Amino acid sequence: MSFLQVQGLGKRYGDAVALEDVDLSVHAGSRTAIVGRSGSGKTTLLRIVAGFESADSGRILLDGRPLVDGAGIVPAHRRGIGYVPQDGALFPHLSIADNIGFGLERGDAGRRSRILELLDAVELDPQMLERRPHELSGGQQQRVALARALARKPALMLLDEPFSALDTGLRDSLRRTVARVLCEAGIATILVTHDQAEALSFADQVAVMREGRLTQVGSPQELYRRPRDRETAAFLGDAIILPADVENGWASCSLGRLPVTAGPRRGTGEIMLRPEQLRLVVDDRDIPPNAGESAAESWGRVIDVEFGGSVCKVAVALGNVPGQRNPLLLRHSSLDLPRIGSRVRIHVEGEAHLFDTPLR
Ligand SMILES: Nc1ncnc2c1ncn2[C@@H]1O[C@H](COP(=O)(O)OP(=O)(O)OP(=O)(O)O)[C@@H](O)[C@H]1O
Repeated sequence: MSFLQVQGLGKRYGDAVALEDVDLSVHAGSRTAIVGRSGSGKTTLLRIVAGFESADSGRILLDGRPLVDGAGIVPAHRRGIGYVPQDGALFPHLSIADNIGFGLERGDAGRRSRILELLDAVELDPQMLERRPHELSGGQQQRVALARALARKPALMLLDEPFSALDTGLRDSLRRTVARVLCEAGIATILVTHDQAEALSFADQVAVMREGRLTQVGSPQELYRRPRDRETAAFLGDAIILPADVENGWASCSLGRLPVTAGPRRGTGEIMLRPEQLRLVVDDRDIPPNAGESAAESWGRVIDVEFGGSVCKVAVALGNVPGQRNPLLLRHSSLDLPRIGSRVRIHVEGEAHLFDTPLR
Protein backbone atom coordinates (compact mmCIF):
# COMPACT_ATOMS: atom_id res chain seq x y z
CA MET A 1 0.00 0.00 0.00
CA SER A 2 1.12 3.57 -0.66
CA PHE A 3 2.67 5.45 2.22
CA LEU A 4 1.76 8.88 0.83
CA GLN A 5 -1.36 9.31 -1.27
CA VAL A 6 -2.17 12.60 -2.99
CA GLN A 7 -5.63 12.52 -4.54
CA GLY A 8 -7.21 15.11 -6.87
CA LEU A 9 -5.19 18.01 -5.45
CA GLY A 10 -6.02 21.46 -6.83
CA LYS A 11 -4.65 24.92 -6.10
CA ARG A 12 -5.20 28.35 -7.70
CA TYR A 13 -3.59 31.70 -7.05
CA GLY A 14 -6.24 34.14 -8.28
CA ASP A 15 -6.86 33.17 -11.91
CA ALA A 16 -3.61 31.19 -12.21
CA VAL A 17 -3.93 27.42 -11.87
CA ALA A 18 -0.91 26.13 -9.91
CA LEU A 19 -2.15 22.53 -9.48
CA GLU A 20 -4.96 20.68 -11.19
CA ASP A 21 -6.27 17.26 -10.21
CA VAL A 22 -2.89 15.91 -9.08
CA ASP A 23 -2.72 12.24 -8.05
CA LEU A 24 0.52 10.75 -6.71
CA SER A 25 1.38 7.63 -4.71
CA VAL A 26 4.67 7.18 -2.88
CA HIS A 27 5.67 3.87 -1.34
CA ALA A 28 7.30 3.55 2.09
CA GLY A 29 11.08 4.00 1.94
CA SER A 30 11.03 4.87 -1.79
CA ARG A 31 12.47 7.85 -3.68
CA THR A 32 10.31 9.95 -6.01
CA ALA A 33 11.58 12.82 -8.18
CA ILE A 34 9.23 15.48 -9.54
CA VAL A 35 10.58 17.18 -12.64
CA GLY A 36 9.14 20.00 -14.67
CA ARG A 37 9.86 23.41 -16.07
CA SER A 38 9.91 26.53 -13.94
CA GLY A 39 6.40 27.50 -12.84
CA SER A 40 4.89 24.05 -13.49
CA GLY A 41 3.74 23.69 -9.85
CA LYS A 42 6.43 21.49 -8.26
CA THR A 43 7.10 23.69 -5.21
CA THR A 44 3.40 24.32 -4.66
CA LEU A 45 2.79 20.56 -4.48
CA LEU A 46 5.65 20.07 -2.01
CA ARG A 47 4.57 22.98 0.18
CA ILE A 48 0.99 21.67 0.36
CA VAL A 49 2.25 18.20 1.35
CA ALA A 50 4.52 19.82 3.98
CA GLY A 51 1.60 21.88 5.35
CA PHE A 52 3.01 25.33 4.49
CA GLU A 53 0.21 26.03 1.99
CA SER A 54 -3.42 24.97 1.84
CA ALA A 55 -5.05 23.20 -1.10
CA ASP A 56 -8.33 24.28 -2.71
CA SER A 57 -9.44 20.69 -3.29
CA GLY A 58 -8.29 17.09 -2.90
CA ARG A 59 -6.95 14.83 -0.15
CA ILE A 60 -3.54 13.86 1.19
CA LEU A 61 -3.07 10.71 3.30
CA LEU A 62 0.17 9.82 5.09
CA ASP A 63 0.35 6.23 6.28
CA GLY A 64 -3.46 6.09 6.01
CA ARG A 65 -3.93 9.24 8.12
CA PRO A 66 -5.59 12.26 6.41
CA LEU A 67 -3.35 15.38 6.42
CA VAL A 68 -5.60 17.40 4.15
CA ASP A 69 -9.23 16.48 3.66
CA GLY A 70 -11.60 19.20 2.53
CA ALA A 71 -11.36 21.94 5.17
CA GLY A 72 -9.56 19.74 7.76
CA ILE A 73 -5.80 20.24 7.93
CA VAL A 74 -3.08 18.77 10.18
CA PRO A 75 -0.60 21.60 10.96
CA ALA A 76 2.90 21.35 9.48
CA HIS A 77 4.69 20.64 12.80
CA ARG A 78 2.42 17.65 13.52
CA ARG A 79 2.92 15.93 10.16
CA GLY A 80 6.28 14.23 10.82
CA ILE A 81 7.57 15.55 7.52
CA GLY A 82 11.09 16.94 6.94
CA TYR A 83 11.62 19.75 4.41
CA VAL A 84 14.89 20.99 2.90
CA PRO A 85 14.51 24.10 0.73
CA GLN A 86 16.82 25.26 -2.05
CA ASP A 87 18.87 27.60 0.15
CA GLY A 88 18.90 25.43 3.28
CA ALA A 89 17.31 28.26 5.31
CA LEU A 90 19.57 27.72 8.33
CA PHE A 91 19.14 30.01 11.35
CA PRO A 92 22.06 32.47 10.87
CA HIS A 93 22.41 33.41 14.57
CA LEU A 94 22.59 29.80 15.80
CA SER A 95 25.66 27.53 15.79
CA ILE A 96 25.72 24.46 13.55
CA ALA A 97 25.08 22.29 16.62
CA ASP A 98 21.99 24.32 17.54
CA ASN A 99 20.75 24.38 13.97
CA ILE A 100 20.91 20.58 13.79
CA GLY A 101 19.48 20.16 17.28
CA PHE A 102 16.73 22.77 16.79
CA GLY A 103 13.88 20.28 16.93
CA LEU A 104 15.40 18.18 19.74
CA GLU A 105 14.57 18.72 23.44
CA ARG A 106 17.19 21.05 25.00
CA GLY A 107 17.58 19.16 28.30
CA ASP A 108 17.58 15.73 26.66
CA ALA A 109 20.62 13.63 27.69
CA GLY A 110 20.89 12.10 24.22
CA ARG A 111 20.76 15.45 22.36
CA ARG A 112 24.53 15.91 21.94
CA SER A 113 25.12 12.34 20.79
CA ARG A 114 22.21 12.59 18.31
CA ILE A 115 23.71 15.80 16.85
CA LEU A 116 27.11 14.08 16.47
CA GLU A 117 25.47 11.05 14.87
CA LEU A 118 23.64 13.27 12.34
CA LEU A 119 26.81 15.23 11.61
CA ASP A 120 28.59 11.97 10.90
CA ALA A 121 25.74 10.73 8.67
CA VAL A 122 26.03 13.80 6.42
CA GLU A 123 29.84 13.51 6.42
CA LEU A 124 30.68 16.76 8.22
CA ASP A 125 33.62 17.33 10.57
CA PRO A 126 32.66 17.71 14.30
CA GLN A 127 35.02 20.71 14.43
CA MET A 128 32.32 22.65 12.58
CA LEU A 129 29.78 22.31 15.40
CA GLU A 130 30.41 25.69 17.01
CA ARG A 131 30.64 27.66 13.76
CA ARG A 132 27.83 29.84 12.38
CA PRO A 133 26.23 28.97 8.99
CA HIS A 134 28.04 31.82 7.14
CA GLU A 135 31.35 30.16 8.06
CA LEU A 136 30.44 27.07 5.98
CA SER A 137 30.44 26.55 2.21
CA GLY A 138 27.15 26.20 0.31
CA GLY A 139 27.49 22.41 0.13
CA GLN A 140 28.29 22.15 3.86
CA GLN A 141 25.27 24.33 4.69
CA GLN A 142 23.02 22.00 2.67
CA ARG A 143 24.40 19.01 4.61
CA VAL A 144 23.52 20.81 7.87
CA ALA A 145 20.02 21.55 6.53
CA LEU A 146 19.58 17.85 5.76
CA ALA A 147 20.88 16.84 9.22
CA ARG A 148 18.42 19.30 10.82
CA ALA A 149 15.54 17.86 8.81
CA LEU A 150 16.58 14.32 9.78
CA ALA A 151 16.89 15.10 13.50
CA ARG A 152 13.27 14.39 14.35
CA LYS A 153 13.21 11.16 12.35
CA PRO A 154 10.58 12.24 9.81
CA ALA A 155 8.42 9.65 8.10
CA LEU A 156 8.69 11.57 4.81
CA MET A 157 11.43 13.89 3.52
CA LEU A 158 10.72 16.64 0.99
CA LEU A 159 13.72 18.08 -0.86
CA ASP A 160 13.04 21.23 -2.91
CA GLU A 161 15.99 21.58 -5.32
CA PRO A 162 18.50 21.28 -2.45
CA PHE A 163 21.48 20.82 -4.79
CA SER A 164 20.70 23.45 -7.42
CA ALA A 165 23.05 26.18 -6.13
CA LEU A 166 26.06 23.83 -6.04
CA ASP A 167 28.59 23.15 -8.78
CA THR A 168 28.44 19.83 -10.66
CA GLY A 169 31.04 17.74 -8.78
CA LEU A 170 29.80 18.77 -5.34
CA ARG A 171 26.22 18.32 -6.46
CA ASP A 172 26.81 14.71 -7.52
CA SER A 173 28.63 13.76 -4.33
CA LEU A 174 26.06 15.44 -2.06
CA ARG A 175 23.23 13.76 -3.99
CA ARG A 176 24.83 10.36 -3.42
CA THR A 177 25.31 11.11 0.29
CA VAL A 178 21.70 12.24 0.66
CA ALA A 179 20.40 9.17 -1.19
CA ARG A 180 22.50 6.88 1.03
CA VAL A 181 21.46 8.57 4.31
CA LEU A 182 17.75 8.50 3.44
CA CYS A 183 17.95 4.92 2.20
CA GLU A 184 19.70 3.74 5.37
CA ALA A 185 17.07 5.52 7.49
CA GLY A 186 14.26 4.02 5.34
CA ILE A 187 12.68 7.46 4.85
CA ALA A 188 10.37 7.96 1.85
CA THR A 189 11.58 10.98 -0.10
CA ILE A 190 10.26 13.39 -2.72
CA LEU A 191 12.87 15.43 -4.58
CA VAL A 192 11.86 18.39 -6.74
CA THR A 193 14.34 19.24 -9.46
CA HIS A 194 14.77 20.93 -12.85
CA ASP A 195 17.58 18.56 -13.66
CA GLN A 196 16.54 15.42 -15.58
CA ALA A 197 19.83 13.60 -14.99
CA GLU A 198 19.47 14.20 -11.26
CA ALA A 199 15.88 12.91 -11.31
CA LEU A 200 16.74 9.79 -13.31
CA SER A 201 19.72 8.85 -11.13
CA PHE A 202 18.20 9.66 -7.72
CA ALA A 203 14.71 8.24 -7.92
CA ASP A 204 12.95 4.92 -8.32
CA GLN A 205 9.81 6.80 -9.42
CA VAL A 206 9.81 9.93 -11.61
CA ALA A 207 6.79 12.21 -12.05
CA VAL A 208 6.73 14.80 -14.84
CA MET A 209 4.81 17.98 -14.09
CA ARG A 210 3.50 20.33 -16.75
CA GLU A 211 1.22 23.34 -16.19
CA GLY A 212 0.02 22.07 -12.82
CA ARG A 213 -0.65 18.49 -13.93
CA LEU A 214 1.35 15.29 -13.59
CA THR A 215 1.59 14.15 -17.21
CA GLN A 216 3.45 10.88 -16.66
CA VAL A 217 4.59 8.88 -13.63
CA GLY A 218 6.78 5.76 -13.78
CA SER A 219 10.21 4.28 -13.25
CA PRO A 220 13.19 6.29 -14.61
CA GLN A 221 13.78 3.60 -17.26
CA GLU A 222 10.15 3.61 -18.37
CA LEU A 223 9.93 7.40 -18.67
CA TYR A 224 13.25 7.70 -20.45
CA ARG A 225 12.58 4.88 -22.92
CA ARG A 226 8.79 5.23 -23.27
CA PRO A 227 7.82 8.90 -22.86
CA ARG A 228 4.20 9.58 -23.67
CA ASP A 229 4.88 12.52 -25.98
CA ARG A 230 7.52 14.70 -27.61
CA GLU A 231 7.73 17.21 -24.79
CA THR A 232 8.28 14.59 -22.09
CA ALA A 233 10.85 12.88 -24.31
CA ALA A 234 12.82 16.10 -24.78
CA PHE A 235 12.55 17.00 -21.12
CA LEU A 236 14.17 13.75 -19.96
CA GLY A 237 17.17 13.87 -22.30
CA ASP A 238 18.29 14.31 -25.91
CA ALA A 239 15.81 12.69 -28.28
CA ILE A 240 15.91 11.95 -32.00
CA ILE A 241 12.37 12.27 -33.31
CA LEU A 242 11.56 11.13 -36.87
CA PRO A 243 8.39 10.77 -38.95
CA ALA A 244 7.69 7.10 -39.71
CA ASP A 245 5.21 4.72 -41.31
CA VAL A 246 4.37 2.02 -38.80
CA GLU A 247 3.04 -1.46 -39.53
CA ASN A 248 3.32 -4.91 -37.90
CA GLY A 249 5.86 -3.79 -35.28
CA TRP A 250 8.19 -2.10 -37.82
CA ALA A 251 8.77 1.57 -38.54
CA SER A 252 10.01 2.77 -41.93
CA CYS A 253 11.87 6.05 -41.50
CA SER A 254 14.91 7.96 -42.75
CA LEU A 255 17.17 5.58 -40.78
CA GLY A 256 15.79 2.49 -42.52
CA ARG A 257 13.38 -0.14 -41.22
CA LEU A 258 13.45 -0.35 -37.42
CA PRO A 259 11.63 -2.55 -34.88
CA VAL A 260 9.17 -0.39 -32.93
CA THR A 261 7.17 -0.81 -29.72
CA ALA A 262 3.79 -0.17 -31.32
CA GLY A 263 1.64 -3.22 -30.53
CA PRO A 264 -1.06 -3.60 -33.20
CA ARG A 265 -1.05 0.13 -34.14
CA ARG A 266 -0.45 1.11 -37.77
CA GLY A 267 -0.27 4.40 -39.67
CA THR A 268 1.98 7.46 -39.91
CA GLY A 269 3.35 9.01 -36.74
CA GLU A 270 6.53 9.98 -34.91
CA ILE A 271 9.09 7.63 -33.44
CA MET A 272 11.80 8.41 -30.92
CA LEU A 273 15.32 7.10 -30.47
CA ARG A 274 17.81 8.08 -27.77
CA PRO A 275 21.21 9.20 -29.12
CA GLU A 276 23.01 6.23 -27.51
CA GLN A 277 20.99 3.92 -29.79
CA LEU A 278 22.73 5.37 -32.83
CA ARG A 279 26.26 4.25 -33.54
CA LEU A 280 28.32 6.14 -36.03
CA VAL A 281 30.95 4.23 -37.98
CA VAL A 282 33.50 6.36 -39.79
CA ASP A 283 33.91 4.68 -43.16
CA ASP A 284 34.79 6.77 -46.19
CA ARG A 285 35.97 3.92 -48.35
CA ASP A 286 33.18 1.88 -49.73
CA ILE A 287 29.58 2.83 -49.23
CA PRO A 288 27.45 1.40 -52.00
CA PRO A 289 24.80 3.65 -53.57
CA ASN A 290 21.98 1.56 -52.10
CA ALA A 291 23.34 1.73 -48.50
CA GLY A 292 20.62 2.73 -46.09
CA GLU A 293 18.02 0.49 -47.63
CA SER A 294 18.83 -2.35 -45.27
CA ALA A 295 17.16 -2.58 -41.86
CA ALA A 296 18.62 -0.52 -39.03
CA GLU A 297 21.43 1.00 -41.09
CA SER A 298 21.81 4.22 -42.98
CA TRP A 299 24.57 6.52 -44.17
CA GLY A 300 25.21 10.22 -44.18
CA ARG A 301 27.73 13.03 -44.44
CA VAL A 302 29.24 14.85 -41.44
CA ILE A 303 28.36 18.54 -41.55
CA ASP A 304 29.54 19.65 -38.09
CA VAL A 305 31.57 18.34 -35.15
CA GLU A 306 31.32 19.78 -31.65
CA PHE A 307 34.13 18.79 -29.29
CA GLY A 308 32.76 18.25 -25.76
CA GLY A 309 35.44 16.28 -23.89
CA SER A 310 34.46 12.67 -23.20
CA VAL A 311 31.37 12.87 -25.41
CA CYS A 312 31.33 14.88 -28.62
CA LYS A 313 28.43 15.75 -30.91
CA VAL A 314 28.50 15.02 -34.62
CA ALA A 315 25.85 16.51 -36.95
CA VAL A 316 25.07 14.22 -39.89
CA ALA A 317 22.97 14.98 -42.97
CA LEU A 318 21.39 11.71 -44.11
CA GLY A 319 22.48 10.65 -47.59
CA ASN A 320 19.24 8.93 -48.53
CA VAL A 321 16.99 11.83 -47.48
CA PRO A 322 18.07 14.78 -49.67
CA GLY A 323 15.29 17.11 -48.54
CA GLN A 324 15.75 16.56 -44.81
CA ARG A 325 16.10 19.96 -43.14
CA ASN A 326 17.41 19.00 -39.71
CA PRO A 327 20.63 17.02 -39.45
CA LEU A 328 20.86 14.18 -36.93
CA LEU A 329 22.88 15.05 -33.85
CA LEU A 330 24.83 11.96 -32.74
CA ARG A 331 27.11 11.35 -29.78
CA HIS A 332 30.57 10.06 -30.48
CA SER A 333 33.80 9.34 -28.64
CA SER A 334 36.50 12.00 -28.85
CA LEU A 335 39.02 9.28 -29.78
CA ASP A 336 38.07 8.91 -33.44
CA LEU A 337 36.10 12.01 -34.39
CA PRO A 338 35.21 12.12 -38.09
CA ARG A 339 36.24 15.06 -40.27
CA ILE A 340 33.61 17.48 -41.53
CA GLY A 341 32.59 16.31 -44.99
CA SER A 342 33.39 12.62 -44.40
CA ARG A 343 30.86 9.88 -45.05
CA VAL A 344 29.65 7.74 -42.15
CA ARG A 345 27.43 4.76 -41.55
CA ILE A 346 24.73 5.03 -38.87
CA HIS A 347 23.76 1.82 -37.17
CA VAL A 348 20.65 1.76 -34.96
CA GLU A 349 20.47 -0.48 -31.90
CA GLY A 350 17.35 -1.58 -30.03
CA GLU A 351 13.74 -0.63 -30.62
CA ALA A 352 12.32 2.72 -31.63
CA HIS A 353 9.54 4.13 -29.47
CA LEU A 354 6.20 5.26 -30.88
CA PHE A 355 4.49 8.11 -29.00
CA ASP A 356 0.95 7.71 -27.65
CA THR A 357 -0.35 10.45 -29.97
CA PRO A 358 -2.87 9.20 -32.61
CA LEU A 359 -1.48 7.90 -35.92
CA ARG A 360 -2.66 9.28 -39.27
N1 LIG B 1 2.28 32.73 -3.51
C1 LIG B 1 1.95 32.76 -4.81
N2 LIG B 1 1.13 33.72 -5.28
C2 LIG B 1 0.76 33.74 -6.59
N3 LIG B 1 1.16 32.83 -7.51
C3 LIG B 1 1.99 31.86 -7.09
C4 LIG B 1 2.43 31.77 -5.72
N4 LIG B 1 3.24 30.69 -5.62
C5 LIG B 1 3.30 30.14 -6.85
N5 LIG B 1 2.56 30.84 -7.73
C6 LIG B 1 2.35 30.53 -9.17
O1 LIG B 1 1.96 29.17 -9.26
C7 LIG B 1 2.61 28.51 -10.36
C8 LIG B 1 3.44 27.34 -9.87
O2 LIG B 1 4.53 27.83 -9.08
P1 LIG B 1 5.59 26.86 -8.40
O3 LIG B 1 6.50 27.71 -7.57
O4 LIG B 1 4.89 25.77 -7.71
O5 LIG B 1 6.35 26.29 -9.68
P2 LIG B 1 7.71 25.44 -9.76
O6 LIG B 1 7.47 24.37 -10.74
O7 LIG B 1 8.13 25.05 -8.38
O8 LIG B 1 8.70 26.53 -10.34
P3 LIG B 1 10.29 26.69 -10.09
O9 LIG B 1 10.92 25.47 -10.69
O10 LIG B 1 10.63 27.95 -10.84
O11 LIG B 1 10.52 26.81 -8.61
C9 LIG B 1 3.44 29.60 -11.03
O12 LIG B 1 2.71 30.11 -12.11
C10 LIG B 1 3.63 30.64 -9.96
O13 LIG B 1 3.80 31.92 -10.51
